[in-house]
Amino acid sequence: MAPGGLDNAGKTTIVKRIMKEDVTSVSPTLGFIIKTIEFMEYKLNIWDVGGQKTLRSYWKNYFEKTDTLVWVVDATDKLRVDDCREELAGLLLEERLMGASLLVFLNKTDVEHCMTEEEVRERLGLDLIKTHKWTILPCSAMTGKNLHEGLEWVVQDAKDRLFLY
Ligand SMILES: Nc1nc2c(ncn2[C@@H]2O[C@H](COP(=O)(O)OP(=O)(O)OP(=O)(O)O)[C@@H](O)[C@H]2O)c(=O)[nH]1
Ligand SMILES: [Mg+2]
Repeated sequence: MAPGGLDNAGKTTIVKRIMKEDVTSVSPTLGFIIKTIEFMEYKLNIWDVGGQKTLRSYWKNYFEKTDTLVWVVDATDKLRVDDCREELAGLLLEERLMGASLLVFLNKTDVEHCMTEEEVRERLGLDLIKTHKWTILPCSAMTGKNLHEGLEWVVQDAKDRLFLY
């Protein structure tokens, strides 16, 4: 799994919450970090990459063995949704992500007045994506909401793949 998403979206916090680590002290990721977790008899390798603009060109180096792209969207960042849409669209053109599935985590939904799932789905143009299997889940790295469900989707998707090939 490789998480992508703009800087400050909450990628590292999500990974830390999944790993049951302390989430009160995160700082911007400057390179990348790999973590492995065991989940439902599966070993998931999670790459956490920095989302700052200068780092985005390196993302494609991490897709060699990516089954699922986890795209983290900041539900409170209304001003950068278009930027977010463009980055995601660019990634989906990457040859190495052709067979990958896409999980969009709409993060920070614990914050009041944040964007709704429908709004983001529409503004990111998710319904137009025909090249990748995708889903969107509103979540919160602060409360842990839906993180487990997201991993379940990833594992189920991996199982479906094994069945197909
Ligand atoms: N309210 C709220 N804040 C969050 C949530 N997830 C992350 N944050 C905060 O958002 C800020 C950025 O989180 P990071 O996890 O560092 O974001 P990132 O996507 O890893 O950022 P880069 O490493 O720069 O790409 C931190 O101050 C987090 O505490 C969430 O679900 N709810
Ligand atoms: Mg980070």
